[in-house]
Amino acid sequence: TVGIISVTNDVYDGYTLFNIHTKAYLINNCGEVVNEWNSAYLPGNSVYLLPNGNLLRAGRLDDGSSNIGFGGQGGIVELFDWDGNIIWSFTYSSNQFRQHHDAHPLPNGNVLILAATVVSGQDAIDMGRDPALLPDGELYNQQIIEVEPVLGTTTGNIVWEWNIFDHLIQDFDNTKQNFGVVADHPEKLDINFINNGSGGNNWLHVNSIQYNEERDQITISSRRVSEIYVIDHSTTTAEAATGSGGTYGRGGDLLYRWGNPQAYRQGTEADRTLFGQHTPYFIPSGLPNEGKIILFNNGFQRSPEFSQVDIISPPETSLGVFDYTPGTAYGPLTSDYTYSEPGSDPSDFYSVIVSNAQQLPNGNILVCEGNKGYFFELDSNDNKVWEYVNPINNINGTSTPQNDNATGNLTFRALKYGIDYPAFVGRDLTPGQPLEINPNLSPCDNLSIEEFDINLVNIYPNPTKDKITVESRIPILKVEVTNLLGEIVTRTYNDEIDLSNQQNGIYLLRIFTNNSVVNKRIIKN
Ligand SMILES: O=[N+]([O-])c1ccc(OS(=O)(=O)O)cc1
Repeated sequence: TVGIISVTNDVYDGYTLFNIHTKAYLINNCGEVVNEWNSAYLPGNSVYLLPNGNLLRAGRLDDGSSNIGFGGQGGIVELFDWDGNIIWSFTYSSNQFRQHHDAHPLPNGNVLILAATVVSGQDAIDMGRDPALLPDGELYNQQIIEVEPVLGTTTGNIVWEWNIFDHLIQDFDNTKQNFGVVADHPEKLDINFINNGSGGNNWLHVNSIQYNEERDQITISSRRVSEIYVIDHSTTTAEAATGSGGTYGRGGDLLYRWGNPQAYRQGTEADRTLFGQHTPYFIPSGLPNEGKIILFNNGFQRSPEFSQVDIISPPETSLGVFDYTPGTAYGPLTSDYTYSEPGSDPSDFYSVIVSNAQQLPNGNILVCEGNKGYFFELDSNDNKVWEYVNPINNINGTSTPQNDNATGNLTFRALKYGIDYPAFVGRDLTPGQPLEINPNLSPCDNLSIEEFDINLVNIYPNPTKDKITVESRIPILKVEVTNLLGEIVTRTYNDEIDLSNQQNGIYLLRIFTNNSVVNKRIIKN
Protein backbone atom coordinates (compact mmCIF):
# COMPACT_ATOMS: atom_id res chain seq x y z
CA THR A 1 0.00 0.00 0.00
CA VAL A 2 1.22 3.47 -0.82
CA GLY A 3 0.14 7.03 -0.14
CA ILE A 4 -1.67 7.90 3.06
CA ILE A 5 -1.76 4.85 5.36
CA SER A 6 -3.08 6.27 8.61
CA VAL A 7 -3.67 9.58 10.29
CA THR A 8 -5.15 10.68 13.61
CA ASN A 9 -6.12 14.02 15.05
CA ASP A 10 -2.83 14.14 16.95
CA VAL A 11 -0.84 14.65 13.75
CA TYR A 12 1.15 17.89 13.56
CA ASP A 13 -0.64 20.42 11.39
CA GLY A 14 1.74 21.07 8.54
CA TYR A 15 3.14 20.07 5.16
CA THR A 16 5.77 17.45 4.40
CA LEU A 17 8.52 18.09 1.84
CA PHE A 18 10.59 15.45 0.09
CA ASN A 19 12.73 14.94 -2.98
CA ILE A 20 12.04 12.06 -5.32
CA HIS A 21 13.22 11.54 -8.91
CA THR A 22 13.39 14.99 -10.52
CA LYS A 23 10.80 16.65 -8.31
CA ALA A 24 10.29 18.02 -4.86
CA TYR A 25 6.80 17.57 -3.44
CA LEU A 26 4.99 19.32 -0.62
CA ILE A 27 2.04 17.26 0.65
CA ASN A 28 -0.61 17.83 3.29
CA ASN A 29 -1.54 15.31 5.98
CA CYS A 30 -3.78 13.44 3.53
CA GLY A 31 -0.96 13.05 1.01
CA GLU A 32 -2.50 15.60 -1.36
CA VAL A 33 0.05 17.69 -3.22
CA VAL A 34 -0.10 21.38 -2.38
CA ASN A 35 3.01 22.35 -4.35
CA GLU A 36 5.71 20.75 -6.46
CA TRP A 37 8.94 21.82 -8.08
CA ASN A 38 10.51 20.37 -11.24
CA SER A 39 14.22 19.99 -11.79
CA ALA A 40 16.19 18.40 -14.60
CA TYR A 41 18.12 16.39 -12.04
CA LEU A 42 17.70 13.44 -9.73
CA PRO A 43 18.18 14.21 -6.02
CA GLY A 44 21.66 15.18 -5.00
CA ASN A 45 20.19 14.81 -2.24
CA SER A 46 18.78 17.42 0.16
CA VAL A 47 15.84 19.77 -0.25
CA TYR A 48 14.67 22.63 2.00
CA LEU A 49 11.77 25.06 1.91
CA LEU A 50 13.03 28.50 2.90
CA PRO A 51 10.98 30.90 5.05
CA ASN A 52 10.40 33.15 2.01
CA GLY A 53 8.86 30.26 0.02
CA ASN A 54 11.91 29.54 -2.13
CA LEU A 55 13.11 25.96 -2.48
CA LEU A 56 16.78 24.97 -2.17
CA ARG A 57 17.44 21.66 -3.86
CA ALA A 58 20.61 19.67 -4.52
CA GLY A 59 20.65 17.80 -7.82
CA ARG A 60 22.69 14.96 -9.21
CA LEU A 61 24.66 16.21 -12.18
CA ASP A 62 25.28 13.27 -14.48
CA ASP A 63 26.97 15.14 -17.30
CA GLY A 64 30.35 13.48 -16.91
CA SER A 65 31.88 16.60 -15.41
CA SER A 66 33.12 14.60 -12.41
CA ASN A 67 34.45 11.10 -11.98
CA ILE A 68 33.88 11.37 -8.22
CA GLY A 69 30.99 9.01 -7.63
CA PHE A 70 29.33 7.33 -4.67
CA GLY A 71 25.87 7.04 -3.11
CA GLY A 72 24.67 10.55 -2.41
CA GLN A 73 26.55 12.18 -5.29
CA GLY A 74 25.28 15.53 -6.45
CA GLY A 75 27.04 18.35 -8.29
CA ILE A 76 24.48 21.11 -8.69
CA VAL A 77 22.47 23.24 -6.29
CA GLU A 78 19.31 24.98 -7.50
CA LEU A 79 17.12 27.66 -5.97
CA PHE A 80 13.50 27.88 -7.12
CA ASP A 81 10.83 30.38 -6.22
CA TRP A 82 7.47 29.20 -4.86
CA ASP A 83 6.10 29.00 -8.40
CA GLY A 84 8.88 26.74 -9.59
CA ASN A 85 10.98 29.25 -11.50
CA ILE A 86 14.73 28.72 -11.23
CA ILE A 87 16.25 31.84 -9.68
CA TRP A 88 19.78 30.56 -9.08
CA SER A 89 21.85 27.49 -9.80
CA PHE A 90 25.39 26.66 -8.86
CA THR A 91 27.43 23.80 -10.25
CA TYR A 92 30.15 22.38 -8.03
CA SER A 93 31.45 19.44 -9.99
CA SER A 94 34.78 18.52 -11.54
CA ASN A 95 37.29 15.70 -11.36
CA GLN A 96 38.76 17.47 -8.31
CA PHE A 97 35.57 18.28 -6.34
CA ARG A 98 31.89 17.40 -6.27
CA GLN A 99 28.98 18.45 -4.12
CA HIS A 100 27.17 15.54 -2.48
CA HIS A 101 24.28 14.82 -0.07
CA ASP A 102 23.60 18.26 1.38
CA ALA A 103 23.27 21.92 0.49
CA HIS A 104 22.06 23.64 3.63
CA PRO A 105 20.49 27.12 3.74
CA LEU A 106 21.84 29.79 6.07
CA PRO A 107 19.65 32.52 7.59
CA ASN A 108 21.58 35.22 5.66
CA GLY A 109 20.66 33.68 2.29
CA ASN A 110 23.98 31.95 1.75
CA VAL A 111 24.24 28.20 1.22
CA LEU A 112 26.55 25.69 2.90
CA ILE A 113 27.62 23.12 0.34
CA LEU A 114 29.10 19.76 1.28
CA ALA A 115 31.68 18.44 -1.18
CA ALA A 116 34.26 15.72 -1.62
CA THR A 117 37.61 16.88 -2.97
CA VAL A 118 40.34 14.60 -4.30
CA VAL A 119 43.61 14.18 -2.42
CA SER A 120 46.24 12.27 -4.38
CA GLY A 121 47.74 9.13 -2.89
CA GLN A 122 51.10 10.86 -2.51
CA ASP A 123 49.56 13.84 -0.74
CA ALA A 124 47.63 11.47 1.54
CA ILE A 125 50.86 9.64 2.40
CA ASP A 126 52.56 12.96 3.10
CA MET A 127 49.70 13.71 5.50
CA GLY A 128 50.44 10.44 7.29
CA ARG A 129 48.12 7.95 5.63
CA ASP A 130 49.35 4.38 5.78
CA PRO A 131 50.15 3.48 2.12
CA ALA A 132 48.55 0.07 2.74
CA LEU A 133 45.26 1.92 3.29
CA LEU A 134 45.02 3.45 -0.17
CA PRO A 135 43.23 0.81 -2.27
CA ASP A 136 41.94 3.51 -4.64
CA GLY A 137 45.28 5.32 -4.80
CA GLU A 138 43.58 8.53 -3.56
CA LEU A 139 41.40 9.84 -0.73
CA TYR A 140 38.45 12.19 -0.55
CA ASN A 141 38.75 15.17 1.74
CA GLN A 142 35.43 16.53 3.00
CA GLN A 143 34.93 20.19 2.34
CA ILE A 144 32.25 22.68 3.30
CA ILE A 145 31.98 25.88 1.29
CA GLU A 146 29.67 28.76 2.01
CA VAL A 147 28.35 30.27 -1.19
CA GLU A 148 26.69 33.65 -1.52
CA PRO A 149 24.28 33.25 -4.43
CA VAL A 150 24.25 35.79 -7.23
CA LEU A 151 20.54 35.51 -7.96
CA GLY A 152 19.55 35.28 -11.57
CA THR A 153 22.89 33.73 -12.50
CA THR A 154 24.71 30.43 -12.28
CA THR A 155 27.49 31.89 -10.17
CA GLY A 156 28.10 32.58 -6.52
CA ASN A 157 30.82 33.89 -4.27
CA ILE A 158 32.60 31.42 -2.05
CA VAL A 159 32.81 33.41 1.20
CA TRP A 160 33.96 30.69 3.63
CA GLU A 161 35.57 27.29 3.47
CA TRP A 162 36.43 24.45 5.83
CA ASN A 163 38.28 21.21 5.07
CA ILE A 164 38.51 18.21 7.37
CA PHE A 165 41.99 17.48 5.97
CA ASP A 166 43.21 20.56 7.81
CA HIS A 167 42.39 18.78 11.08
CA LEU A 168 44.21 15.47 10.96
CA ILE A 169 46.30 13.43 13.37
CA GLN A 170 48.30 10.23 12.81
CA ASP A 171 50.76 8.06 14.72
CA PHE A 172 51.81 5.94 11.76
CA ASP A 173 54.86 7.78 10.44
CA ASN A 174 56.81 10.33 12.48
CA THR A 175 58.46 11.67 9.33
CA LYS A 176 55.14 12.85 7.93
CA GLN A 177 52.73 15.67 8.73
CA ASN A 178 50.17 15.48 11.54
CA PHE A 179 52.27 13.10 13.64
CA GLY A 180 51.14 12.93 17.28
CA VAL A 181 49.31 10.93 19.93
CA VAL A 182 45.87 10.13 18.56
CA ALA A 183 44.28 9.59 21.99
CA ASP A 184 45.46 13.03 23.12
CA HIS A 185 43.87 14.85 20.18
CA PRO A 186 40.14 14.21 19.96
CA GLU A 187 39.88 17.58 18.20
CA LYS A 188 41.60 15.99 15.20
CA LEU A 189 40.63 13.16 12.87
CA ASP A 190 42.92 10.12 12.68
CA ILE A 191 43.70 9.76 8.97
CA ASN A 192 44.28 6.04 9.48
CA PHE A 193 41.10 5.14 11.33
CA ILE A 194 39.23 2.72 9.10
CA ASN A 195 35.95 1.61 10.61
CA ASN A 196 35.15 -1.88 9.31
CA GLY A 197 35.74 -0.58 5.83
CA SER A 198 38.12 -0.95 2.94
CA GLY A 199 39.76 2.41 3.34
CA GLY A 200 38.68 3.34 -0.16
CA ASN A 201 38.68 6.91 -1.38
CA ASN A 202 35.26 7.59 0.15
CA TRP A 203 36.47 6.44 3.58
CA LEU A 204 34.50 9.09 5.53
CA HIS A 205 31.28 9.23 3.52
CA VAL A 206 29.96 12.36 5.18
CA ASN A 207 26.22 12.39 4.55
CA SER A 208 24.89 15.58 6.10
CA ILE A 209 25.73 19.08 7.26
CA GLN A 210 23.26 21.03 9.39
CA TYR A 211 23.55 24.56 10.70
CA ASN A 212 22.52 25.92 14.12
CA GLU A 213 22.15 29.69 14.23
CA GLU A 214 22.17 30.19 18.03
CA ARG A 215 25.58 28.54 18.30
CA ASP A 216 26.84 29.43 14.84
CA GLN A 217 27.94 25.80 14.62
CA ILE A 218 27.70 23.09 11.99
CA THR A 219 26.93 19.45 12.76
CA ILE A 220 28.48 16.92 10.41
CA SER A 221 27.71 13.21 10.04
CA SER A 222 30.24 10.60 8.84
CA ARG A 223 28.52 7.38 7.90
CA ARG A 224 31.72 5.36 7.57
CA VAL A 225 33.33 6.44 10.83
CA SER A 226 29.87 6.43 12.47
CA GLU A 227 30.61 9.68 14.26
CA ILE A 228 29.01 13.08 14.37
CA TYR A 229 31.08 16.26 14.67
CA VAL A 230 30.41 19.84 15.66
CA ILE A 231 32.53 22.64 14.20
CA ASP A 232 32.57 26.42 14.53
CA HIS A 233 31.19 28.47 11.67
CA SER A 234 32.19 31.85 13.13
CA THR A 235 35.82 31.53 12.00
CA THR A 236 37.44 33.17 9.03
CA THR A 237 38.49 30.80 6.26
CA ALA A 238 42.09 31.21 7.42
CA GLU A 239 41.16 30.36 11.02
CA ALA A 240 39.04 27.43 9.82
CA ALA A 241 42.22 25.80 8.51
CA THR A 242 43.85 26.01 11.95
CA GLY A 243 43.13 25.13 15.57
CA SER A 244 42.64 28.68 16.83
CA GLY A 245 40.26 31.57 16.32
CA GLY A 246 36.51 31.91 16.14
CA THR A 247 33.88 32.27 18.86
CA TYR A 248 35.00 29.05 20.51
CA GLY A 249 38.72 29.73 20.10
CA ARG A 250 39.43 26.41 18.41
CA GLY A 251 39.46 27.41 14.75
CA GLY A 252 38.19 24.62 12.53
CA ASP A 253 39.07 21.80 14.92
CA LEU A 254 36.36 19.41 16.06
CA LEU A 255 34.54 20.99 19.03
CA TYR A 256 32.59 17.85 19.82
CA ARG A 257 32.33 14.32 18.50
CA TRP A 258 30.11 11.40 19.43
CA GLY A 259 29.20 7.93 18.30
CA ASN A 260 32.37 5.93 17.99
CA PRO A 261 35.16 6.72 20.50
CA GLN A 262 37.35 4.07 18.85
CA ALA A 263 38.06 6.76 16.28
CA TYR A 264 40.17 8.65 18.85
CA ARG A 265 41.24 5.59 20.90
CA GLN A 266 38.91 6.19 23.83
CA GLY A 267 36.83 3.05 23.66
CA THR A 268 36.05 -0.23 22.00
CA GLU A 269 33.32 -1.46 19.68
CA ALA A 270 31.20 -1.92 22.82
CA ASP A 271 31.34 1.86 23.39
CA ARG A 272 30.09 2.59 19.93
CA THR A 273 26.63 4.16 19.83
CA LEU A 274 26.23 5.15 16.17
CA PHE A 275 25.96 2.93 13.12
CA GLY A 276 25.89 4.74 9.78
CA GLN A 277 23.71 7.54 11.17
CA HIS A 278 22.07 10.45 9.34
CA THR A 279 21.16 14.09 9.75
CA PRO A 280 22.18 14.98 13.32
CA TYR A 281 21.18 18.51 14.20
CA PHE A 282 20.71 20.73 17.24
CA ILE A 283 17.03 21.16 18.02
CA PRO A 284 16.43 24.93 18.00
CA SER A 285 15.28 26.89 21.04
CA GLY A 286 11.55 26.97 21.57
CA LEU A 287 11.01 23.38 20.51
CA PRO A 288 10.69 20.36 22.77
CA ASN A 289 14.18 18.95 23.47
CA GLU A 290 15.75 22.29 22.58
CA GLY A 291 19.54 22.27 22.56
CA LYS A 292 19.76 18.49 22.18
CA ILE A 293 20.86 16.64 19.07
CA ILE A 294 18.36 14.42 17.25
CA LEU A 295 19.48 11.92 14.63
CA PHE A 296 18.50 8.82 12.69
CA ASN A 297 20.77 5.99 13.82
CA ASN A 298 20.56 3.61 10.86
CA GLY A 299 21.99 0.56 12.62
CA PHE A 300 24.26 -0.36 9.69
CA GLN A 301 27.10 -2.73 10.76
CA ARG A 302 25.61 -3.93 14.01
CA SER A 303 24.05 -7.28 14.66
CA PRO A 304 21.15 -7.55 14.28
CA GLU A 305 20.82 -4.55 12.03
CA PHE A 306 17.98 -2.25 13.08
CA SER A 307 17.38 1.48 13.08
CA GLN A 308 16.51 3.85 15.89
CA VAL A 309 15.92 7.52 16.47
CA ASP A 310 18.12 9.02 19.18
CA ILE A 311 18.05 12.30 21.04
CA ILE A 312 21.19 13.09 23.04
CA SER A 313 22.31 15.87 25.35
CA PRO A 314 25.92 16.81 24.59
CA PRO A 315 27.47 17.90 27.90
CA GLU A 316 28.12 21.64 27.82
CA THR A 317 29.59 24.15 30.25
CA SER A 318 27.91 26.99 28.34
CA LEU A 319 26.10 27.28 25.04
CA GLY A 320 28.27 25.64 22.40
CA VAL A 321 31.18 24.93 24.76
CA PHE A 322 31.45 21.19 25.26
CA ASP A 323 32.53 19.54 28.46
CA TYR A 324 35.37 17.09 27.92
CA THR A 325 37.72 15.23 30.24
CA PRO A 326 41.01 14.32 28.51
CA GLY A 327 41.58 10.61 28.30
CA THR A 328 37.89 9.78 28.04
CA ALA A 329 35.18 9.53 25.42
CA TYR A 330 32.87 12.46 24.83
CA GLY A 331 29.56 12.05 26.64
CA PRO A 332 26.81 11.27 27.00
CA LEU A 333 26.99 7.55 27.62
CA THR A 334 23.37 7.04 26.64
CA SER A 335 20.60 8.76 24.75
CA ASP A 336 17.84 10.72 26.45
CA TYR A 337 15.35 9.24 24.02
CA THR A 338 15.44 6.22 21.75
CA TYR A 339 12.77 4.97 19.42
CA SER A 340 13.09 1.57 17.83
CA GLU A 341 10.61 -0.90 16.39
CA PRO A 342 8.41 -1.95 19.28
CA GLY A 343 7.60 -5.37 17.78
CA SER A 344 9.45 -8.62 18.33
CA ASP A 345 11.68 -8.11 15.32
CA PRO A 346 13.59 -4.83 15.68
CA SER A 347 14.79 -5.11 12.06
CA ASP A 348 11.23 -4.32 10.92
CA PHE A 349 12.39 -0.73 11.37
CA TYR A 350 15.62 -0.65 9.42
CA SER A 351 17.00 1.60 6.73
CA VAL A 352 20.57 0.71 5.79
CA ILE A 353 21.07 4.07 4.08
CA VAL A 354 19.62 7.61 3.93
CA SER A 355 16.75 8.64 6.34
CA ASN A 356 16.17 11.31 8.98
CA ALA A 357 14.19 12.25 12.08
CA GLN A 358 12.75 15.68 12.88
CA GLN A 359 11.57 17.12 16.19
CA LEU A 360 8.22 18.86 15.63
CA PRO A 361 6.96 21.79 17.72
CA ASN A 362 3.98 19.91 19.21
CA GLY A 363 6.24 17.18 20.64
CA ASN A 364 5.77 14.76 17.75
CA ILE A 365 8.73 13.35 15.81
CA LEU A 366 8.66 12.86 12.05
CA VAL A 367 10.67 9.86 10.87
CA CYS A 368 11.74 9.00 7.32
CA GLU A 369 12.69 5.33 7.00
CA GLY A 370 14.35 6.21 3.77
CA ASN A 371 15.00 2.95 1.95
CA LYS A 372 11.28 2.11 2.19
CA GLY A 373 10.13 5.64 1.39
CA TYR A 374 8.08 5.26 4.57
CA PHE A 375 7.38 8.40 6.61
CA PHE A 376 5.70 8.26 10.00
CA GLU A 377 5.02 10.64 12.83
CA LEU A 378 5.28 9.62 16.49
CA ASP A 379 3.41 11.35 19.28
CA SER A 380 5.05 11.83 22.67
CA ASN A 381 3.97 8.29 23.64
CA ASP A 382 5.59 6.85 20.49
CA ASN A 383 2.22 6.11 18.91
CA LYS A 384 2.18 6.45 15.14
CA VAL A 385 -0.20 9.29 14.40
CA TRP A 386 0.57 9.55 10.68
CA GLU A 387 1.96 7.10 8.12
CA TYR A 388 2.68 7.71 4.48
CA VAL A 389 4.48 5.69 1.82
CA ASN A 390 6.05 7.61 -1.04
CA PRO A 391 4.50 6.09 -4.18
CA ILE A 392 7.07 7.51 -6.63
CA ASN A 393 9.96 5.54 -8.07
CA ASN A 394 13.18 7.50 -7.64
CA ILE A 395 14.81 6.15 -10.80
CA ASN A 396 12.04 6.55 -13.39
CA GLY A 397 9.56 8.88 -11.69
CA THR A 398 6.56 6.56 -12.17
CA SER A 399 3.84 6.31 -9.55
CA THR A 400 2.18 3.28 -7.98
CA PRO A 401 -1.48 2.25 -7.58
CA GLN A 402 -2.64 2.77 -4.03
CA ASN A 403 -3.02 -0.96 -3.31
CA ASP A 404 0.33 -2.01 -4.73
CA ASN A 405 3.73 -2.01 -3.11
CA ALA A 406 6.11 0.75 -4.08
CA THR A 407 9.35 -0.04 -5.89
CA GLY A 408 12.50 2.02 -5.79
CA ASN A 409 10.92 4.74 -3.65
CA LEU A 410 14.14 5.43 -1.73
CA THR A 411 13.74 8.85 -0.13
CA PHE A 412 16.67 10.78 1.31
CA ARG A 413 14.71 12.80 3.87
CA ALA A 414 11.27 14.08 4.80
CA LEU A 415 10.90 17.49 6.43
CA LYS A 416 7.72 18.93 7.88
CA TYR A 417 6.83 22.63 8.01
CA GLY A 418 4.05 23.85 10.30
CA ILE A 419 1.07 25.69 8.85
CA ASP A 420 2.42 28.82 10.54
CA TYR A 421 5.73 28.65 8.61
CA PRO A 422 6.25 32.04 6.95
CA ALA A 423 6.66 30.44 3.51
CA PHE A 424 2.93 29.70 3.49
CA VAL A 425 1.62 33.20 4.11
CA GLY A 426 -0.53 34.28 1.18
CA ARG A 427 0.05 31.05 -0.82
CA ASP A 428 -2.60 29.05 -2.55
CA LEU A 429 -2.44 25.73 -0.72
CA THR A 430 -5.58 24.25 -2.22
CA PRO A 431 -5.06 20.48 -2.08
CA GLY A 432 -4.26 18.93 -5.44
CA GLN A 433 -4.21 15.26 -6.38
CA PRO A 434 -2.39 12.66 -4.29
CA LEU A 435 0.69 11.12 -5.91
CA GLU A 436 -0.51 7.52 -5.89
CA ILE A 437 -2.62 6.05 -8.72
CA ASN A 438 -6.27 5.34 -7.80
CA PRO A 439 -5.88 7.06 -4.45
CA ASN A 440 -7.95 6.08 -1.47
CA LEU A 441 -8.07 8.89 1.05
CA SER A 442 -10.36 7.06 3.48
CA PRO A 443 -7.71 7.09 6.26
CA CYS A 444 -8.30 10.83 6.19
CA ASP A 445 -11.97 10.35 7.07
CA ASN A 446 -10.67 9.74 10.59
CA LEU A 447 -9.63 13.34 10.60
CA SER A 448 -12.94 14.75 11.63
CA ILE A 449 -12.26 18.11 10.10
CA GLU A 450 -14.30 19.79 12.77
CA GLU A 451 -12.20 18.27 15.51
CA PHE A 452 -9.03 18.73 13.54
CA ASP A 453 -9.12 22.47 13.79
CA ILE A 454 -11.78 22.96 16.39
CA ASN A 455 -9.54 24.87 18.71
CA LEU A 456 -8.24 27.07 15.97
CA VAL A 457 -11.57 28.55 14.93
CA ASN A 458 -14.25 30.17 17.05
CA ILE A 459 -17.54 31.75 15.92
CA TYR A 460 -19.92 34.07 17.77
CA PRO A 461 -22.67 34.80 18.49
CA ASN A 462 -24.46 31.54 17.77
CA PRO A 463 -27.44 31.67 17.49
CA THR A 464 -27.41 35.05 15.78
CA LYS A 465 -29.95 37.56 14.51
CA ASP A 466 -27.74 38.99 11.78
CA LYS A 467 -23.93 38.94 11.94
CA ILE A 468 -21.44 36.24 12.85
CA THR A 469 -17.79 36.85 13.59
CA VAL A 470 -15.16 34.20 12.84
CA GLU A 471 -12.14 34.26 15.08
CA SER A 472 -9.20 32.15 13.95
CA ARG A 473 -5.60 31.53 14.96
CA ILE A 474 -4.75 30.64 11.37
CA PRO A 475 -5.46 32.74 8.29
CA ILE A 476 -8.93 32.34 6.77
CA LEU A 477 -9.11 32.18 3.00
CA LYS A 478 -12.88 32.29 2.68
CA VAL A 479 -16.11 31.48 4.50
CA GLU A 480 -19.12 29.92 2.79
CA VAL A 481 -22.60 29.65 4.26
CA THR A 482 -24.74 26.80 2.93
CA ASN A 483 -28.32 25.91 3.70
CA LEU A 484 -29.48 22.41 4.56
CA LEU A 485 -29.82 21.65 0.85
CA GLY A 486 -26.11 22.34 0.41
CA GLU A 487 -26.73 25.52 -1.56
CA ILE A 488 -24.34 28.38 -0.94
CA VAL A 489 -26.38 31.33 0.28
CA THR A 490 -23.54 33.76 0.86
CA ARG A 491 -19.78 33.87 1.10
CA THR A 492 -17.19 36.25 2.48
CA TYR A 493 -13.43 36.66 2.38
CA ASN A 494 -13.09 38.32 5.76
CA ASP A 495 -14.04 37.46 9.31
CA GLU A 496 -17.63 38.74 9.35
CA ILE A 497 -20.72 37.16 7.78
CA ASP A 498 -23.97 39.04 7.46
CA LEU A 499 -27.06 36.80 7.58
CA SER A 500 -29.61 39.57 7.97
CA ASN A 501 -31.06 38.85 4.53
CA GLN A 502 -31.39 35.10 5.14
CA GLN A 503 -34.42 33.20 6.44
CA ASN A 504 -34.39 31.94 10.00
CA GLY A 505 -33.10 28.38 10.27
CA ILE A 506 -30.01 26.19 10.45
CA TYR A 507 -27.00 26.88 8.25
CA LEU A 508 -23.59 25.36 7.78
CA LEU A 509 -20.55 27.61 7.92
CA ARG A 510 -17.61 26.26 5.89
CA ILE A 511 -14.42 28.04 6.94
CA PHE A 512 -11.52 27.51 4.52
CA THR A 513 -8.03 27.82 5.96
CA ASN A 514 -4.77 27.09 4.21
CA ASN A 515 -4.82 23.50 5.34
CA SER A 516 -8.39 22.45 5.91
CA VAL A 517 -12.07 23.21 5.91
CA VAL A 518 -13.71 23.71 9.28
CA ASN A 519 -17.47 23.11 9.41
CA LYS A 520 -19.66 24.81 12.00
CA ARG A 521 -23.45 24.67 12.40
CA ILE A 522 -25.11 27.98 13.08
CA ILE A 523 -28.65 29.04 13.84
CA LYS A 524 -30.26 32.24 12.66
CA ASN A 525 -33.32 33.26 14.67
O1 LIG B 1 21.11 5.63 -3.53
N1 LIG B 1 21.16 6.78 -3.05
O2 LIG B 1 20.47 7.70 -3.53
C1 LIG B 1 22.00 7.04 -1.97
C2 LIG B 1 22.81 6.03 -1.48
C3 LIG B 1 23.64 6.28 -0.40
C4 LIG B 1 23.65 7.52 0.16
O3 LIG B 1 24.48 7.77 1.22
S1 LIG B 1 23.93 7.86 2.65
O4 LIG B 1 25.08 7.96 3.55
O5 LIG B 1 23.09 9.07 2.74
O6 LIG B 1 23.12 6.67 2.96
C5 LIG B 1 22.84 8.53 -0.31
C6 LIG B 1 22.00 8.28 -1.39
